[in-house]
Amino acid sequence: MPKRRNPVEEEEALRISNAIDDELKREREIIRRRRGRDVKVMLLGQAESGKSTLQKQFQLYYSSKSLDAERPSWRPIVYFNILKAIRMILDELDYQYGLGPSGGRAPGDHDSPSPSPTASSSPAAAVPLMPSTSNTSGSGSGSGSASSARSLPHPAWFPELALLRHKLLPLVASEDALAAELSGGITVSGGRTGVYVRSGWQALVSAGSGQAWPLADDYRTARGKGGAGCAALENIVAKTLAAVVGEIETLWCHPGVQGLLKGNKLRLEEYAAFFLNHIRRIAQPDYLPTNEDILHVRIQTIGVTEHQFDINMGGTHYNWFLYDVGGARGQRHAWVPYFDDATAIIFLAPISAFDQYLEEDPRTNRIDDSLQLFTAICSNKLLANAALVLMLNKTDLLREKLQAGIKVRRFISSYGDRPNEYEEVAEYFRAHFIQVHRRKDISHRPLYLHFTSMLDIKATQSIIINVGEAIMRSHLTKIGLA
Ligand SMILES: Nc1nc2c(ncn2[C@@H]2O[C@H](COP(=O)(O)OP(=O)(O)OP(=O)(O)O)[C@@H](O)[C@H]2O)c(=O)[nH]1
Ligand SMILES: [Mg+2]
Repeated sequence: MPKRRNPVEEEEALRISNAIDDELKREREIIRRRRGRDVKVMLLGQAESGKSTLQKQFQLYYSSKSLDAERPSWRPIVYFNILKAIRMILDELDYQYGLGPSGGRAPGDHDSPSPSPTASSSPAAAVPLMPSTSNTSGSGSGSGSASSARSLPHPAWFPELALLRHKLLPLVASEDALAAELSGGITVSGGRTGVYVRSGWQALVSAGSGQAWPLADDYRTARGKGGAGCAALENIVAKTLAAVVGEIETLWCHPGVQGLLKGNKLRLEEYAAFFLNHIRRIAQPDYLPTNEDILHVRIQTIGVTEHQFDINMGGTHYNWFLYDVGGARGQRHAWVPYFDDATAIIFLAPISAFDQYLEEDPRTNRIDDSLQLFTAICSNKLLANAALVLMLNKTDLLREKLQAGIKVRRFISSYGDRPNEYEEVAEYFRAHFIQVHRRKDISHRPLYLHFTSMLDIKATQSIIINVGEAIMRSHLTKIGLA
């Protein structure tokens, strides 16, 4: 027979049991709050949509000291971007004016089947956008594009440009070596020289850069030494750049080059004009990249890179994990393992890209690809609980293209006869994305939408604050702490 407790013992047992319950509740609450402190945000979107640029803006706002520490490691990347731009100009001059060693073609003779080295591929006809918001369909044969302009070479240009080419070749010769050092031996199939980064690339690039740089006589000795090799190459490139800065300026301002640019025969990457306009500052021996330089740099992300920030909101500290992913088609499979515990998705769509096609699939219009990708994100079950932010990016470039007379309907037939003005075009693209969200969003969550120009520091920082608050509100509501 179990011994019966007297009333005093009963009371004591009840008191202990209640205390244990209270303690368990308190611990559960602490765990819930601790879990609530981790905020995981994924930056998604096609290649070159501006994901890494947004990550840098976050870093600038929430962790500017870490950006300061990284500043020297951005220098060789700036150099690499400049070398690539100059090489692209020289390649196009070879093609257009026959400056190459073989003599090339006669100036203006474009009958050869070989494509221009810098021209982007364009499809035979304009495409309608998915999903179409209207039945209006344009002819796809828009006129007035900048590409109709012609550059007529002056005879004096040939010796001038040939001499510039000759002087700049030693600088351009280091492009491949620099790309290999910066990428740490990673090569990605398809496309010419590129720089690709994984998590922690800064350490690779800056190893040894705090020491006196070893000076090498040529690139061969500088290569293959890890961070020290990179620093040696960087040193050589810096000196060569300083020696030919006048030639670079002359080349960049030359009417032969500017004419090709205006006629859309020479298509450079988006950062090129910025760096070439600032070449004298960048060629200084004590050059250190500014925030603006770092935001303009183009460096392709491979896989997924994690960035952590401590963000104080309303007196509470949150650990923000920002996942910056590679956006090219071959990279997208790597996103999925991060989906199921994502707090929020920030999706970037560059709306200036209406006249561009995917590098990995030259038949696919970039806006169309963004819409397809956004559809997949909205309808993905693993992401059903994540807050959704959409940034329609590169609005500055969109304005520039429209002002230069590039017609949207020439590339997107469903644009029809609408005015080729910024307000109308931006609204047209916004309506398409909103329609995807309305039709495909699996959890009918709110969509936080912003038009962005990611190189504008002041405007982007106020958007970051705004987006951060929206994400936190949604997060705290979901975990029951709002
Ligand atoms: N003019 C302009 N350029 C931008 C804007 N946003 C990004 N860029 C530039 O576009 C280029 C590509 O940007 P990234 O941030 O590297 O693109 P990404 O989405 O990270 O690309 P992947 O890593 O290949 O997926 C860089 O040279 C940026 O400086 C913008 O709003 N306006
Ligand atoms: Mg990137």
